[in-house]
Amino acid sequence: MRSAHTVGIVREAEAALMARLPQGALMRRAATGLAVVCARLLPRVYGSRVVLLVGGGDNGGDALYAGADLSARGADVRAVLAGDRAHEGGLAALRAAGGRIADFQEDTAEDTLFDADLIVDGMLGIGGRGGLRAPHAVLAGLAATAPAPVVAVDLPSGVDADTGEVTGHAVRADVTVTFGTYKPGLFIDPGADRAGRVHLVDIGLGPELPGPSLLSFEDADIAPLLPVPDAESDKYRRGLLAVRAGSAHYRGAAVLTVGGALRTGVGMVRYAGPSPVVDQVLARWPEVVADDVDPLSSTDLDPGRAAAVVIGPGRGVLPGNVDELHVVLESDLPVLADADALTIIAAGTLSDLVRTRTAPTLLTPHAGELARLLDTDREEVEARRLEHVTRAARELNCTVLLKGSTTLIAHPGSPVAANGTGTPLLATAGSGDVLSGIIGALMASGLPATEAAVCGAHLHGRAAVLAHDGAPISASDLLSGIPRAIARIRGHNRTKGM
Ligand SMILES: NC(=O)C1=CN([C@@H]2O[C@H](COP(=O)(O)OP(=O)(O)OC[C@H]3O[C@@H](n4cnc5c(N)ncnc54)[C@H](O)[C@@H]3O)[C@@H](O)[C@H]2O)[C@@H](O)CC1
Ligand SMILES: [K+]
Repeated sequence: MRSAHTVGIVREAEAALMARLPQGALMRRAATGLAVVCARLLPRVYGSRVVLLVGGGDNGGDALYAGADLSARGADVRAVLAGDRAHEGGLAALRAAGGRIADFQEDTAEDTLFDADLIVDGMLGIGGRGGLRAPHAVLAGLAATAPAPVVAVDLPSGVDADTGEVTGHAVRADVTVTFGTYKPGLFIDPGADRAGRVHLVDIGLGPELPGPSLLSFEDADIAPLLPVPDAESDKYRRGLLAVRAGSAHYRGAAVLTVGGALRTGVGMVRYAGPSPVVDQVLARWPEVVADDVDPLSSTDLDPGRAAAVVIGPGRGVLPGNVDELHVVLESDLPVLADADALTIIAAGTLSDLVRTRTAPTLLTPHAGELARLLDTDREEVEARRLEHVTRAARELNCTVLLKGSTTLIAHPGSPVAANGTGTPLLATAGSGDVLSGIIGALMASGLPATEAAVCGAHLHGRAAVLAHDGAPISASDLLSGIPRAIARIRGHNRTKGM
């Protein structure tokens, strides 16, 4: 598990640590770690051409000291100064080690960057605010087109450390070397996409840091959470998931939600819906117990011995659907509400019920649905996803999973989790229905809503990567990837444990 902390927390922790250390010690630690990673990226250090892009703050200082280390090992190091000032100690160190230093010049910058074997982005770190201005923006553009790999110092310049937002230009790094703790923006797109592979350099900050602001999970963290049926498990003890998805108009939503649950592994899926949908679900998944009920007219909505309920995908927003959702939310069962159920909640009638339920509740909106839940615009949510998912969890007093290129999971009072798996190909019709089924199965197996959401999002992304094999995928293909993803993740855990 990788923990990230916001800039405010990092600054406080650094101040506390610096007070106990000789001046400059932290920067030396950071720069040494950075130089080690840079050296690994070069076929050999001696004779390699390293170009440092140096901003006016301490991020530039890190780059200059690391450059001095590389220069002392025989690299040809050139610093391009992007700010109107630069870290004095770093400049002196690089000069003393034989490096060359020049101010940014529009007509020579391109040749300098295109001749490099390695480019080090030390323009802006956690002190960066807003979009890159010239000449930073020009250098970021040249670094993106130059053939050499780009190493970002602490974070890619132009990425907001706390949110991953990019306004205008930002550096695109192959590797980011970050110091002391991860920054949230390294795990949230578009920042995550700009950061490439991220290395953490330990500068001794750990004891000064409070609990994380954001978490990112890896296979090894997910494996122990996945439910393992034992010899004693019967179908009820393994969990019965009630699925309330699909309608005469959207039959596929039922098939995909049920499929996501079955492929993940659950004691039993009990489907309830209109008879043409029941027929279709049974034709594809004969192992399902299906009840022929028309949610638009039936009053018998008892979810039976269910351990959890998934409601909403393709279900409809008619008065009968509102009644069905009402009954489900009034139950004491864990509930996952998606799609049409979110539209009903956003309309206001049932949001108080969501807020006051004592059983676990998970909402799984995309940006548009979250915007409706919060009465704001989709663009606002897209621009500041972390802020909005946190606000929704707090205001609706439940777990909220915001889908998108980085899926975020928030629960009141807990650090947000950023999902790191997946592929852009997941943005396909029905993919969300499969996700609801996966998470529903995990909730029915007894995982708390937040853990089920974190595990489910991870599995869903892994399944997509395994299923696509270089070609576009449909939501049905995704289903076949789920058991393979579970096997991979479990396998990883076994290797780790040996
Ligand atoms: N504080 C510490 O103890 C440590 C800090 N370290 C490094 O120091 C960095 C933070 O240093 P600073 O606080 O000096 O901040 P930065 O080096 O990130 O940048 C600050 C400078 O950039 C300018 N700037 C901000 N936004 C800009 C924009 N959009 N376009 C152009 N210029 C812009 C500011 O005017 C300021 O001069 C960290 O990211 C890390 O790399 C490390 O050396 C480890 C120890
Ligand atoms: K940087």
